[in-house]
Amino acid sequence: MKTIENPNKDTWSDILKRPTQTIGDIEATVNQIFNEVRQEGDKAIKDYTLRFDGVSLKSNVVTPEEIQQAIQNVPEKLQNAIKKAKKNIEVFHTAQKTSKIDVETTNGVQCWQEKRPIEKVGLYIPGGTAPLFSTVLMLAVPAQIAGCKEIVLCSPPNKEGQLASEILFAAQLCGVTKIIKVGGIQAVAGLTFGTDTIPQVYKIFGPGNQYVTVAKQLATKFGVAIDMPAGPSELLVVADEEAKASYIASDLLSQAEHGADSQVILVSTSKELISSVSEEVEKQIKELPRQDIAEKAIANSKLIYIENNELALELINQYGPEHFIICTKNEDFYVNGIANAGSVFIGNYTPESAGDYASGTNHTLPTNGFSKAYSGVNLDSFLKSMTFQKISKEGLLNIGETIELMAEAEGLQAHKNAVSIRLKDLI
Ligand SMILES: NC(=O)c1ccc[n+]([C@@H]2O[C@H](COP(=O)([O-])OP(=O)(O)OC[C@H]3O[C@@H](n4cnc5c(N)ncnc54)[C@H](O)[C@@H]3O)[C@@H](O)[C@H]2O)c1
Ligand SMILES: N[C@H](CO)Cc1c[nH]c[nH+]1
Ligand SMILES: [Zn+2]
Repeated sequence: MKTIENPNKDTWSDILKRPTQTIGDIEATVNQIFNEVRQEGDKAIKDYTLRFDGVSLKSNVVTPEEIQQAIQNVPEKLQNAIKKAKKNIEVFHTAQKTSKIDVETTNGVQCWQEKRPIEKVGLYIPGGTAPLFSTVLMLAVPAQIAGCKEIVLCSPPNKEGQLASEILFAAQLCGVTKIIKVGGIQAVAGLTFGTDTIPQVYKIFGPGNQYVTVAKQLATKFGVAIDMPAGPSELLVVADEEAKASYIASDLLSQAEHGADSQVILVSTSKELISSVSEEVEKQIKELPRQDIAEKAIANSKLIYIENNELALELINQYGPEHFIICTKNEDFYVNGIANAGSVFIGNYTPESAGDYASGTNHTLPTNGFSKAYSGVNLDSFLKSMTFQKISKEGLLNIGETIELMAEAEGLQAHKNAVSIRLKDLI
């Protein structure tokens, strides 16, 4: 891994660049696929599934028989692990429910806010290099708690034209209403425009590679909402001499194995730790089945020595990692100071993969610096806040003149009239 020592601030943005392509690089492909899916519907979906996933499907809708078979295929031990993870995710996301806010802003003027589920949601489950069935739990569990009516799941088929049994098992466990075998840009297009087999939805959720992420961002032009840009995985670890090099290396590799365009970074105030982590990465990577992928990601990754914690924190906040691990003596300094991160993991016994699977937090998180402005998926992502108001006669007498004066000043006579016509009856 590349080591950088005390980089000058002018060089930070260069050092912290992500290895992914930009919207500009992928936009033309997205536009073409969107146009074709919009015009030709399922025919275009079928053609692109053949082109990108190498399989020609008679039907892309998962049948009840396929789901039953999938349940048989998943070993009991794994079924129980999935159920245990689901329970923790449920507990954490149920706790995110908020109560109705109800206030009288002026005598006779009652205002309240309540949340309502988004009725139709689309969940994207990555499946290009590994079928991420854990993502089904991360998206379908909060969708179900929120009360979404139509929960459509899309994921790319394998070469046999199937979805992994674990994806189907998790989907039926969490109340998904329709499952479609389609991935990549074409899946996002299907959910945005709707086809004969893919329902059009109001909001698209889920992580994916850079093609999926850019497609989601561009889909918003057509009126569909998205959770956030959740692209290639990232991890930044801050650690000092107290940290254990083998643990840190294992965490870095856990995110490096996601994809060649993943990025992992170690920031440390200890040169000794940096060199031990580097050695450990070399050692551990050789044992990984996905060594090839991890090696490519490691080539994009950095070990950064910074001599003081204040500067290190500034650099971390400039980067805004998706995942942030803190393994330092003074963990409170980083816990309190972190302004931009998707999810934070604290201490030697909190591997990032705990959040990926089973601690209860959500693993669908903003990448590419979007943690500066976006939250990761949570219960509220599946809800809309609606406001209500009820004004009594007394209330209108109390605020009527205020409205009239403001409407008149904005030059909107009809707005004023809607109050005046009522006030006349009351005075
Ligand atoms: N940020 C998060 O919350 C989060 C969570 C989990 C996974 N991830 C990321 O999700 C990604 C999963 O990627 P994946 O590739 O394994 O699965 P994927 O399902 O995201 O993408 C596979 C699809 O990409 C499309 N595709 C591939 N090459 C293409 C090309 N050249 N042009 C157009 N389309 C193309 C194909 O349609 C294919 O079906 C990884 O990058 C991982 O890091 C992120
Ligand atoms: N680390 C990924 C989020 O960036 C989520 C995931 C799913 N499975 C394993 N990991
Ligand atoms: Zn992961």
